[in-house]
Amino acid sequence: MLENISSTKVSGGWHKQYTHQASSTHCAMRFAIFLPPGASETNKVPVMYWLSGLTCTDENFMQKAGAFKKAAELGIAIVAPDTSPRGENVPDDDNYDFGQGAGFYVNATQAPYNVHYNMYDYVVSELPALIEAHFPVTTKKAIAGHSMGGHGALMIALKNPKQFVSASAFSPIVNPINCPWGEKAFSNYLGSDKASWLEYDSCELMKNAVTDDYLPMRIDQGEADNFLTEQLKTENLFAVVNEKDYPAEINMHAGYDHSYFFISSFIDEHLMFHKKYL
Ligand SMILES: CC(=O)Oc1ccc2c(C)cc(=O)oc2c1
Repeated sequence: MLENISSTKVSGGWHKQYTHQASSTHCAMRFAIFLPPGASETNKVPVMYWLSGLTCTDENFMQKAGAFKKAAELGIAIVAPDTSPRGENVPDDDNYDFGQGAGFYVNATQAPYNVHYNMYDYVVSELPALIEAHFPVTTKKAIAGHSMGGHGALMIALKNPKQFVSASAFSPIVNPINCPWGEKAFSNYLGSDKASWLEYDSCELMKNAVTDDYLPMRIDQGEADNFLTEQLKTENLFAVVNEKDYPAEINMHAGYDHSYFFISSFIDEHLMFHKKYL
């Protein structure tokens, strides 16, 4: 059962927030949807799913990215889920890079996280089914995200290449099995057997991708991003893209950092990129 908690007109369309009881995460989940002008049961529109980064909710992208004007013009709906399960009964951590706000878009296998931290199933299956049942959207889907959400977007597209037409990311964590944020999250959510981490690592997934499953990707990365060297490791994905001749465009930008100032500078290009395939 969907509960509407806000409806705001913007760029001729509507920004709305909802909560619902999710079966994959066993808790109430909140998401936001932007419906462009003219979206209706007789004029269904495609969707770009947006996955946010550490500490974010459904609100950061919608309030800071400046995406509505272009999405309205192109006739694209945007769906932004929360970044983790939340609630008093949901295990948490004192640090910003783990627990609530840091679900890493995996299905946890380790107690106590395995009850609620099933963001992979939520984003891949439960949320799209809900969106397609309740809103005037087609089944055509693109996926995009930032940082931890960029990892989520690329990883989910690589694992589900027939479900998404295209994928894009700002400042993604491309090789979580080889960086401190990923190692902390994966060891707690997935356990100490590193073989189980491989299925959620974009570099590893791309290494094993077959050409029939290639899908168009765009990645934008700021060169003044403080997290680039230690956490994001864009060069590791660049090497796999070259080795596999994968259709991923990687754009490096002088002077830009990890913030939503960077995202808002290039979000129109990402929407236009996805529009070609939607
Ligand atoms: C709203 C905002 O600035 O979001 C934000 C800030 C920092 C980070 C970091 C450091 C990592 C990440 O995955 O997401 C993220 C999002």
